[in-house]
Amino acid sequence: MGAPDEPLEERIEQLLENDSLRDDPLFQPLEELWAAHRDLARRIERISRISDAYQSLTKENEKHLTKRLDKQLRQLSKVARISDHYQKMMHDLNLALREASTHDPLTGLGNRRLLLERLKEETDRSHRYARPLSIAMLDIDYFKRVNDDHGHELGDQVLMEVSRVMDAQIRDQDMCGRWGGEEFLIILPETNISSACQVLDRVREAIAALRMRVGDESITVTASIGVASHRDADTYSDTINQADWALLTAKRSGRNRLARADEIGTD
Ligand SMILES: Nc1nc2c(ncn2[C@@H]2O[C@H](COP(=O)(O)OP(=O)(O)OP(=O)(O)O)[C@@H](O)[C@H]2O)c(=O)[nH]1
Repeated sequence: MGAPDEPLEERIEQLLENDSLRDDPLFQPLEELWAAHRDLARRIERISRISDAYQSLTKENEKHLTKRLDKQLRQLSKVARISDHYQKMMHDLNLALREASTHDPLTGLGNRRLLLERLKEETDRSHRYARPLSIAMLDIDYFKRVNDDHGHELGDQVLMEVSRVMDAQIRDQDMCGRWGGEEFLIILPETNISSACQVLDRVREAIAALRMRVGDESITVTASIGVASHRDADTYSDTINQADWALLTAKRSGRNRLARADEIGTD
């Protein structure tokens, strides 16, 4: 028989191994109790193994899910970055398209489309608030000769220089643009015809003072200008026609001059 300080399980096993105790009436129930205890212990052990396995599986799943979530988040932020990049590209492209469709590539000035937009705005404003508005047409004199004598490239350079000078001479609220070929339109809002004449004479003089180098020589050009004051009953096309008519008069009177539509009549 086991000593009382030995673990209970060992003491019971020793009892059950002792054949001389078999006839004891407690032997049989003890053996059954022991078998039931062993069976219960095995079951508990199996359940705790399953529980451990389940726990580690859950942990594994959690890890896997976190990894997948992290990956998806990284992909999402990459997609967001690409989308931001494309949005910026689209914005820049739209700006470039707007610039290309409204500006003359040679001179950088607004083209006929931009001039027409501004003409509509300014004539509307002039009608609504009864404000003065002057419109001028400027044409480089004998420009065909510049091209013929010095080549198209120098002709282009003259167009660029004249544009630069013209743009520098007018005020911030004014606008000059390329109407076509060697013809330019100048819009002067809030300006009556006599004030417009002062600005335009300055432009004409600045163009005549330009010197463009051709080899060792330099050439000069002049411009003729026709100006008209916008009238309430007219459309901007009417005013442009009057400025055009005045321009023709300036050309016919010898060029390098400014003519006012109100001083020559339109018939
Ligand atoms: N270099 C260059 N020439 C241009 C351009 N656009 C138009 N021209 C030229 O401008 C010239 C205009 O000539 P014309 O209309 O006969 O008039 P002009 O010689 O200026 O004579 P006036 O206007 O009567 O003083 C033509 O030779 C066109 O080829 C351009 O973008 N570059």
